[in-house]
Parts: sequence; C-alpha cells; structure tokens
Amino acid sequence: MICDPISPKGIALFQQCTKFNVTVLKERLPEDKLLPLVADVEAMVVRSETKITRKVIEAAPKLRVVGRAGVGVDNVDVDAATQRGIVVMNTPSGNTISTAELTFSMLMALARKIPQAHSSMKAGEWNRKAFSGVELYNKTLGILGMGRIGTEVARRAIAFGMRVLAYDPYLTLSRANAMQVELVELDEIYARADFITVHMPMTDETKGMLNTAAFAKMKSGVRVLNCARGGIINETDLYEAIKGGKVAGAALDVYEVEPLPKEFPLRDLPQVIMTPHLGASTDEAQENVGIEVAEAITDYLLNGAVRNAVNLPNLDAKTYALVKPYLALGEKLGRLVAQLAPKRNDRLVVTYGGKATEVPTDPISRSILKGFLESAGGKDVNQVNVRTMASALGLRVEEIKSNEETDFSEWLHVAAYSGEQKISAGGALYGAKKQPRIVRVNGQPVEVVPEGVLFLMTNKDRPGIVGYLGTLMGRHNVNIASMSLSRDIAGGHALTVLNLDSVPSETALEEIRKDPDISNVRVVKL
Ligand SMILES: NC(=O)C1=CN([C@@H]2O[C@H](COP(=O)(O)OP(=O)(O)OC[C@H]3O[C@@H](n4cnc5c(N)ncnc54)[C@H](O)[C@@H]3O)[C@@H](O)[C@H]2O)C=CC1
Ligand SMILES: O=C(O)CCC(=O)C(=O)O
Repeated sequence: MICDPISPKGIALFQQCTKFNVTVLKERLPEDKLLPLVADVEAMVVRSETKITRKVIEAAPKLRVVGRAGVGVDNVDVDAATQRGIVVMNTPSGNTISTAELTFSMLMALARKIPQAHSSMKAGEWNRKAFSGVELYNKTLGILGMGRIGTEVARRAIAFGMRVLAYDPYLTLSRANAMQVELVELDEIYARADFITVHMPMTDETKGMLNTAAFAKMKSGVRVLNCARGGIINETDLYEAIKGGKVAGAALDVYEVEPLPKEFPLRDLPQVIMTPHLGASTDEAQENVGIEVAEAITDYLLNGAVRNAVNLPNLDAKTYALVKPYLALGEKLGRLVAQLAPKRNDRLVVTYGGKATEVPTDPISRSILKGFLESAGGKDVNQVNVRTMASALGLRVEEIKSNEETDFSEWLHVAAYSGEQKISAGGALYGAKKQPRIVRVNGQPVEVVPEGVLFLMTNKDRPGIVGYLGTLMGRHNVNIASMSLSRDIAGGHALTVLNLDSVPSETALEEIRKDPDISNVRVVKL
C-alpha cells in the first residue's frame, strides 16, 4: 500500500513485480480512515504525511515492512513496529542534496529578505528601504547536527566565505577537520554564530533544544533556520525571542504540527519566512527516494535482504556472506538450549570465540535469541523484535568475546541461567565449507549435525548400551542417522546424542527411561 505520493518510477517498480498486489491511495488518509484498509497489507510506503501509528500496526496483522521514502521516521511508531517484528526502512541519502539546497536557499532568502520583498512587489509596492539585508560573507554559521545534510550545508557555506562552527556529539574531530569546520560545544555556537541551522533528528534530547534559555545565550540579531524537524526550535519561545528583538529572523520548513493550523502566531511576524516542508520536494530527490524505497522493500519481501532498516542492523552483501554460517548455527544453538533449559530463564550468556570474535556479533546474537525465544513467541519472533522481547521477558542478554584457546577456529557458546541452574551448548564451524556442528552440550564434548530431531540422554558408560538403544529404536521404527558418544572416564558418565529421522513415540521413550543406567532422556527439534 503506497500511502503518500512517491515518484512514478518507484510505483512502477512495485507494479512490475507480478507477486505484488499494489494499492496506491489517492489521498492522504488519517488513522481512522486507514484502519479498515490494512487488514491484508504486508508492506506500506509513506513519506512524512501518513502516520503509521500503533493502532494502524495492530490493524495490520500481516504487515512485515514499512518503507519511508525519506529520512525522518517520526511519523512511524517504530517501537510498535519493532515489538511486532516489522522492519522499518528509510532512504537516508536520496534527499540530502535537495534538503541542503533548500536550507541554503532559505539562508540566502533570510539574509536578503527576498520573500518579504517579493510579496511587497506583488502587492504593487516599490520599497527599497524596508528590505535591506546582510551578507553571508565573513559571517559565522553554526550547524547543529553534522550528518549528511549538515555536511552539505557546511560545504556550501564555506564556498560562500562563511566560518562554520559545528556541534554534533557523535562527530569526530578528525572528520570535522577534514570538512574544515570547527567542532565546538553548543554554548560556543550560541555565543559566536550569526546564523544557526539545525540538522539533527527529532529525539528526546533535540526536542525544544532551541528554547528561551538557548536564545538568551545567542548573539543579538542572530538568525535561525529549521529544515529538519518541527519542534527542535520551540515555536512559542521563538515567537517571543523575535518579538523581544533577540532573534532577527527565522526560516522554517518544518513545524510542530503539520499541516500547519490556521492559527500560527509565527506566520504573522514579517521576520519569519516559511515553506511547507519542501526540503525533499524536488524531481531528483523524489525519484531517488521512490526508487530506493521500492528496491529495498522488494528485496526484503522477495529475498529477505534488509537494507537501511532503522530497527535492525544493516549488513552489506560481503559482511552478510561472512556472518551467514554463524546465523544458522546460532539459531540452532538457541533453539537447542531453549528446549533443554527450564522455561523461566533470567540470563542468557553468549560467548564468541576464535574468528567469531572478528565478525559483527549483533546479528548473530539476534539469531541465537530468535532460536531461543521461538518457543515463547512462536512465528512472531524475528531478528527485529528479539531484543525488545528478551527485555520484556526479563531475560538479560550478555555477550562476551573470548580469547580462550580451543580445538575450534571459530565457535559460539550459549548458556541459559535460571538462578544457579545452567544449561549450555556450544557450536563450531567445520572446514572450508563452514559446516555447523554442535560440539558441546552442558560442557560435554559431542559432534552433532544441528538438523532435524535430536535424541539426548546421559547414561552409565557400560558395554552394550549402544546396541540396546539401536535395537529399541529399530523396534519402534525410528531410524538413527548418526550418533555421538562421549564420556568422562571409562565406566563413568556418558552423554549420547542421536540424529533421528523421526520423533520417537512416548512409549519408546518410556521404555528407554526404565533403564536404571539411563537418565535425562530428551528429544529436541532443531
Ligand atoms: N525538510 C525536509 O524535507 C527534510 C528533513 N530532513 C530531516 O533532517 C534531519 C537530518 O537528516 P540527515 O542529515 O540525513 O541525518 P543524519 O543522520 O545524516 O544526520 C543527523 C546528525 O545529527 C546528529 N545528532 C544526533 N543527535 C544530536 C544532538 N543531540 N545534537 C547534535 N547533533 C545530533 C547525528 O550525530 C548526525 O550526525 C532529519 O531529522 C531528517 O528528518 C531530512 C530530509 C528532508
Ligand atoms: O517526504 C518528504 O517530503 C519529507 C522528507 C523528510 O522530511 C525526510 O526525509 O525526513
């Protein structure tokens, strides 16, 4: 379902795929109108207008992916999507240049009062005195948020002979130096900048960041711009700061409430110039993001490939190839431990060893958790929501990279704790083909292919037990595909693990359990 207008090329890409049934909504629908339409929808595409709220998500049980043709996903309830295992993707770079160019246009328009002069001319006036402005040359521009758009704005400002100060807690000094901007603290920007422009996402930290207290620290006559998200500059405080003469002008593309209500005091101030959220509204940006979102959603629905997800780590094709064998092994280990462990676990400790410490571990931990939590959450559990689900269940997940020397060049170990009780399994990848094997169960060495039905038991190491088990399984029509035996010492305790072609009946298991030398009989499905 394409909810907001995206480029015809993007729509065509969806329509070309014969597996898709594409609905293009003719107008933007509010929540109540959207709810009855989404029961069968698997993918939704939005720009910034349609709101994908928790209610919309709840009304769409088949929804698997929400694609945002643009950057900001604040119109999508990402937490609700994550809890449901729905991937939320955006198109981070497609509209960068357009938004940076709009910001720069606003900067020049603000400095030279072009919109005000234009309106006056259209009204038949000729008033040269009222529209005298200021130069950008030799002025100081403060940029809050030096990401993609902030960087492009800086580049243009430097070309215009401006000094650029940047504030971004996540920007490194070397990157700032490479961009020829001065990395400073917020208060220094307030104290020195003639123009301040914001380019960060809307977060708890950035909401209302430019408020009365911030304006008080700024130079008198400062001009401010917001082409990022409405509310980063507090609108009421901005109004007061302009009325009080502290702020000489403001350029706004985005607003706390969009579309803008009729009653909007800033609209009445001549020092304020405004556009209706046009940052990404160019032919080029819309074509870029329309195509990007169509390709990403198609790839996800048809091939399971995830790119530009905001609620799941992204893996490029090369890294994915490296990580893939661990994902499969991890999921099986998680599933094995979940079936051996008691239901209520408070801690899951995942250890990475050997070459497994050199690959990105977050996706592997997510696969382990998926296998581990499947019995609790069924098919609704996926890599997107496993961490949220674990914390909702009170399961603490610890991830350790170990430099312990073992017989394996790359290995994983998963231990579930319920109080003092611990159940664990280890796995390794074998050979050039990276074949997954279970190599430890509760610390005992085994060598088992993690596939299909596994039978596990502990037994006294006594002559004839293998024959006994084989005969019994045969009598109950269960074929043994392979067997792994290990023992502590001759005549001591042994762990037997069988790969079976089918699940043995309860009668067969009862018969096995009757043997006094056999205990801990378990059947698990991987
Ligand atoms: N007006 C429009 O039509 C458009 C608006 N946008 C908005 O522009 C904003 C920036 O977009 P991009 O540059 O593509 O994102 P980006 O993710 O590349 O950059 C955001 C930067 O903000 C920084 N940041 C985060 N928290 C911060 C804080 N508390 N203080 C200072 N910096 C902080 C991050 O480190 C990052 O470098 C987004 O909010 C996006 O929604 C994006 C496209 C179009
Ligand atoms: O889709 C649009 O026009 C808005 C773009 C935007 O705000 C964004 O990408 O964050």
